[in-house]
Amino acid sequence: MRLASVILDIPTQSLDSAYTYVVPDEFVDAEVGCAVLVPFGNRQAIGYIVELSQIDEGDPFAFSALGLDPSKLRSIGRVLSHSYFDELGARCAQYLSEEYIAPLCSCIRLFTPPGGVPRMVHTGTYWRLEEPSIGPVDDRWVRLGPAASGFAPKKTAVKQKAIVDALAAGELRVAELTMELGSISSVLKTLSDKGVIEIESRRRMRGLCEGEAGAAGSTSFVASAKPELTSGQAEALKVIGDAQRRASGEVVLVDGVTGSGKTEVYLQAIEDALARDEGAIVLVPEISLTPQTVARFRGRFGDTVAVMHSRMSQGERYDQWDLIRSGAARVVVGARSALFTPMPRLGLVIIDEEHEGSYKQDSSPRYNARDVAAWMVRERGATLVLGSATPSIETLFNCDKRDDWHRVVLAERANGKPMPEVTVIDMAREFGSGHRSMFSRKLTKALLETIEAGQKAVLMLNQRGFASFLLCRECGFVPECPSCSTSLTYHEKGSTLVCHHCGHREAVPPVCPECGSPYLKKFGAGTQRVEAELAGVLEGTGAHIVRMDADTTSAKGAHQRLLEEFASSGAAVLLGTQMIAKGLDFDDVTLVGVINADTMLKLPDFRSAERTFALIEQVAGRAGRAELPGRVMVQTYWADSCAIRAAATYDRSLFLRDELPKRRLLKYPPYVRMANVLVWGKDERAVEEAARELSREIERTVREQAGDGWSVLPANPCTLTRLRGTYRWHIVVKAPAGDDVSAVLLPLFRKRKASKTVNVAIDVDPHDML
Ligand SMILES: Nc1ncnc2c1ncn2[C@@H]1O[C@H](COP(=O)(O)OP(=O)(O)OP(=O)(O)O)[C@@H](O)[C@H]1O
Ligand SMILES: [Zn+2]
Ligand SMILES: [Zn+2]
Repeated sequence: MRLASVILDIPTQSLDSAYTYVVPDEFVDAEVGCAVLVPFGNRQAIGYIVELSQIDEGDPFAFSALGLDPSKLRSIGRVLSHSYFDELGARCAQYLSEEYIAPLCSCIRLFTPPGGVPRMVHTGTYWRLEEPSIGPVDDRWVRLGPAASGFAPKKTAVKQKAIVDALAAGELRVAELTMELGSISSVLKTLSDKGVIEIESRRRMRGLCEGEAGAAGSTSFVASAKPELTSGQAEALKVIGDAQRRASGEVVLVDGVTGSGKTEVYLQAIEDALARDEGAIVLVPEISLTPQTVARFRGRFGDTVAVMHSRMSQGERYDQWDLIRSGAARVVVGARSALFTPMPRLGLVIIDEEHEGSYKQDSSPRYNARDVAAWMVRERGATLVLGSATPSIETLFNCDKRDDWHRVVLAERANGKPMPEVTVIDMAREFGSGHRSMFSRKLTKALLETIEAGQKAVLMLNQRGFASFLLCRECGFVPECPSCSTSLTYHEKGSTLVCHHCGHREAVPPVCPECGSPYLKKFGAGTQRVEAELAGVLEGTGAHIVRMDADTTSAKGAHQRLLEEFASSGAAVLLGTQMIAKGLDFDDVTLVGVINADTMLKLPDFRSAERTFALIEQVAGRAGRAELPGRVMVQTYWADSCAIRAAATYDRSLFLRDELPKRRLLKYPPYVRMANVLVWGKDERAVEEAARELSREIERTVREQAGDGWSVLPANPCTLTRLRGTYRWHIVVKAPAGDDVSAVLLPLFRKRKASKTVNVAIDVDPHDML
């Protein structure tokens, strides 16, 4: 008798283990990864098979050995789909659920086709099975048949003649003909019965943008030539090739400055994988998944490239998913979730800009694609390539400490051009000398020179709008927590400063405690205000300003359009938030300005300095990529801060020498692992009480279950205390770097009863602590 372990598609933590069902003999097509309909209690539920086993019915102990009571075993009612994932996919879902303490069914869903799965829907009185609304779509195509040559339509048969004439030039879709000629179904039938035409149904790949159409879609790509590799690139390929041959799940970091040709390394590594009949998954940050990026991959691999990102419709994503599963697409270029597509014989995973926060999902399951990819390649004997000009400290740390992580350095740009020179502008000094504009004199001068020369400038406004802090405009002082070394958040209400890590509170000082200046101001300006001031600075120059922020890029395709607008205008300034730091590759950008390098630096988050360093390096990398030399200007109130000095001199080791001892001392990653437990709800009191209670529970569990070196910080309000009408508290847990955080905390969260008023979520290895 066949038994199946089934994970139910019901999001309750108490249902977080697999249930065993009998697979009736007639269900020969039941496989791991299939959706099935099963009886559950007094209803029907959908589940996914994660394991199949045989049991010998003749053996009286067989069932009890598995802890099963044969009289209570129920059978699968129906197999609803083909297999969506293999055994390893099933294991990966299990791993995700344990590692990130997330409901199993939410992890399983990562592996199912976008929109293409059956669901149970409650009608109000009973549960009804809904088959997928998204699935493959066919187009009907018509072409001339064998009887076409001798065919002469009657004079009155106008439509018959029109159809035959139209097809003389080649086959057409029925939909196109119908658009031209109106209703033609009966005419088509007549013609096809006579053998004058032939009709065929063919799978249609739903509309991606021009140049983005998938495998079997359009073939409008330009083949790109392979350049001669730089020595760094060749070395990187060799290290990747060696890892691929060993097939033991190793990781290679391509640590290459901006413009060093990392993408070319990826392309050639993929080529090697394809030659061995292995598939490749390439993850890029959502924001850099532009038609240009896709075109670079299509240019080399043509139709075998599938694309996956969240701006595509479900139908489009379904089609791409299906192409991958069928083996027609052997390369996927996609955002985070593309990691879970069913690529047969996966040999290579590439994660570009591996330091990017967007690889961490901010809803359950809160996985980090980089860490999951490392797990996945180990299990599959594949290779993971990470690329960045500013690798995360965790990744650098792993390369340093582990034998199966390798690092290859590309120290120079592929075209041999120097990195642009970076000038740091001390805004406190500017202010002190009476210049009150948010554009320093140097930056203003450089902007005007750039425009006059008919070239382009990129200005970045560092913006994390919500968290505000106090800043002394004369000396740059920002009040910090005495015990956490993160900046204190300013609360208008009560005029207080609060540490959102430990709860430390103090009153807003009347004057700057450092220099006595009364100019202690709340910090932060929006892009619109900067745009207005910029327009004043550029008045009369005729320079075109393109603003790119969350507001101007919300519409579909807006991001792309704005970039094209910038590219096509001559002298122009692109003003934008962090989103412009990545992937821009315009030859005539000769000036990059960072208007405020600081907002990020002073966020109450231990990664602030790391992010600031990375952001300046990345944005500096946008200048002088081609013939014209570039320059970079960084405005800051903390010209002395290590992150900024190090970024300005492209000196990562200087930054790390300053940052790592702090991380070690204050117990932050990579020296410890963290978990952030979020508690939120509409009722402020209930949230606070629940958070305090939970923190006691966690403390007890940690004391009883965990080894040495764990700590649980007291429950505290989050930096974003109120979000969308809810109150938010959190509890920070720290554990020694090698410890299994989830193993200790998992049981506690699994047995927690859901509450109507207060929500609880846990974020293991959090990226954002706000
Ligand atoms: N070996 C090579 N010889 C000449 N040009 C090259 C070579 N490799 C790459 N290039 C070119 O150098 C430019 C930068 O390459 P690429 O975009 O791959 O760099 P990158 O390291 O990914 O940069 P970034 O981190 O800034 O995105 C591209 O125009 C690319 O075509
Ligand atoms: Zn001051
Ligand atoms: Zn503190």
